[in-house]
Amino acid sequence: MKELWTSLASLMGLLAFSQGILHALFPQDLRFALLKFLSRSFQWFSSYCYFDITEIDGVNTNELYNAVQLYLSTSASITGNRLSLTRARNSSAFTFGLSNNECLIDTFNGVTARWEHVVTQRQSQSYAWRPVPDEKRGFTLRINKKDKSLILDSYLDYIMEKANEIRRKNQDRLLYTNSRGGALDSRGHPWEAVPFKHPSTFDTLAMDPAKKAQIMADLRGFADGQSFYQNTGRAWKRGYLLYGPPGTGKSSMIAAMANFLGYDIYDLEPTEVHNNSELRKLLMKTTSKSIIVIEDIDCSINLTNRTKSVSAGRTAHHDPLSPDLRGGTGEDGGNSITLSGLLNFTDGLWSCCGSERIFVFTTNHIEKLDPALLRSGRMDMHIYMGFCSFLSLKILLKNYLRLAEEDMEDRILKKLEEVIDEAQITPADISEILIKNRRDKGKALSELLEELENRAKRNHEEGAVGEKNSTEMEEEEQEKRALESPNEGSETPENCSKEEDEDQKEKMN
Ligand SMILES: Nc1ncnc2c1ncn2[C@@H]1O[C@H](COP(=O)(O)OP(=O)(O)OP(=O)(O)O)[C@@H](O)[C@H]1O
Ligand SMILES: [Mg+2]
Repeated sequence: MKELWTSLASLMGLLAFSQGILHALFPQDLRFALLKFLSRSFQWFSSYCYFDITEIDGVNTNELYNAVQLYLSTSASITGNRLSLTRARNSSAFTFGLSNNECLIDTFNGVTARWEHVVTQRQSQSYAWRPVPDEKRGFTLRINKKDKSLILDSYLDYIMEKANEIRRKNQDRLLYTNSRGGALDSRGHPWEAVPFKHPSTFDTLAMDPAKKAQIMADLRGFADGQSFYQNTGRAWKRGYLLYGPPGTGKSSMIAAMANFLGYDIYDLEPTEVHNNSELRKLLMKTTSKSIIVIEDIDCSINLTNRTKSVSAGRTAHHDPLSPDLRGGTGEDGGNSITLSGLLNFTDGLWSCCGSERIFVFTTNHIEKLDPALLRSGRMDMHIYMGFCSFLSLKILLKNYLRLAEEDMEDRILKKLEEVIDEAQITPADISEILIKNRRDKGKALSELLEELENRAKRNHEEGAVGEKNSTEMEEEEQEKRALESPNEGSETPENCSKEEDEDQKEKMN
């Protein structure tokens, strides 16, 4: 034992001595080259190979880094020695992770992989063009050289798949906003994220069950359609336009879509975006499997005419052949986004820099939107969210009062059915009445019936004007658009969606 200590001590001494000689004899550059040479020679003879997976790859976030972190968070809880433990604000789960510069061993198909979390302090950069994180983080994967092909062929794919699974199982999706107005955080992200906890699902959404089933099938078809999109050469993205009066469930539908697919939501606030290139950068920083939302698109930006530039709160006229409108950079004095910028955002080459993305726009006034924005390929499915129908009412009664159809008197049901269409009431207004009286079902029903009858009477007295506001309004808007733009707008929204759907279903079968 004593001999072992003696030889160890002499080895350390020798190392220190040679380092001292290196310092004394060679200038710094030569020393560096020599060390590099030694490490290369060591690698040459070593039976291992190493892969560095850095957190930030150039300017982009490295998705693999996040996936590895999540993947290791499940195995780390069992085998790691020192773990970091985090719980994001409002998150429902703890996340384990590897502490700085700690290692752990994972096995895959009998092959051993050693992971090290490498964190180094970044040297201060006085002339950085954007804030950079103080630390440089990454994982180093060490594997046997002979296992290289197995690891590269399947292990990394397995990790990506596992990470997605974990993400879905945790049910912790994120809601991103660009509320910082283009400013980047220390990791170069323009988006700010909070855990997304909206409880709306397709079960709680009050709408015609057939329409609901059609939308769910469309979403499922999209999420499972990787090979379809690949075979047809289409970008793997889909656009939905939700339109209808306030309080009819457009935002609730977006939440239900996200919960159904397990996607994150990027809620884009156009008034915080200063120009087209900023819009493009925001798009580049979104991840796959996400829903990109622009709410109230007609209010936040002016989209009445393609020959107008779109700016936050103001509109400037342009030469129809200006670079903006030909799909150029679209900068407008550096402080506005143009319609062509928005069209490029949804449909241009940049929109394909990720995959499996859904665009959802909402509006209360579809007639104000430019037909170019509405065409299939951009907004593939147009979904009208209207006043509450009898079928929707039954869903709300079940959700809020736990009242099934068979629990209610036929007489009341019949009365409700008679007045609901003419009352032209939104699901939001009905929800209010039901929430207020949720402890007294009888009172809730009588108050609801009274409100419906009053509204129906009022609308009846006002005559045709009232009626025009519901389904007829939808048809009228479609006809108007068809006349305005015979080429692009000739397909009615319903036709658009149906044709697309049939087309898609046919191809998928
Ligand atoms: N179809 C619906 N099914 C279930 N709940 C609904 C529905 N529509 C509205 N609600 C209820 O009304 C509230 C407001 O709905 P929501 O915000 O989804 O409406 P909206 O169409 O997005 O309105 P706006 O056009 O003003 O943005 C929701 O919190 C939800 O509880
Ligand atoms: Mg809304």
